[in-house]
Amino acid sequence: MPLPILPDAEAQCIALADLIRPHLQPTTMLIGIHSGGAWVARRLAELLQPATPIGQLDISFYRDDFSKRGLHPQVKPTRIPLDVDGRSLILVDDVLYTGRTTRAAINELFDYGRPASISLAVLADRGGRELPIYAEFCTWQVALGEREELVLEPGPDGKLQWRCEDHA
Ligand SMILES: O=c1cc[nH]c(=O)[nH]1
Repeated sequence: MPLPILPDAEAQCIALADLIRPHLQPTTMLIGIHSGGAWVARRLAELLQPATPIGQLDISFYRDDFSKRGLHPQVKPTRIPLDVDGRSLILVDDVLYTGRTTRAAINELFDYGRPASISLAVLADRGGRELPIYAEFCTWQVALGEREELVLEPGPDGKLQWRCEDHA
């Protein structure tokens, strides 16, 4: 499969903020999934100026393949700055693929309390779902082969950018 033309990730963050803005309530908390989702959540917070601080999740311990993969050397602390009970949450990730990362994030969030709702915002939906998970806010739908991986990272200028790796 030919590699996709990669969009401007910073422009996508602006488009994602525009999609989220009408749905943002004063108590809504954005929570980024480490690491790409946490970067995107920070950009969204700059753009949306939400009334609440943003959170960050490291879902390493909650993955269903944790026993196979072991602990990633760069586990980051989970920070949920406000009570999640009864609150609307927007989970933020860079790429939605099988849905297993999202499931792990939801499981982790429910260990903190019972949110009123959780929706999902992603820059890219690459298809390939293995679970009934859907991104309400999404800026890019792209079909990729199993061996391809989308990688979001900050460039030398600190701006977010995409790379696509072919693990053939
Ligand atoms: O391509 C992919 C799939 C899952 N997660 C990523 O960051 N990239």
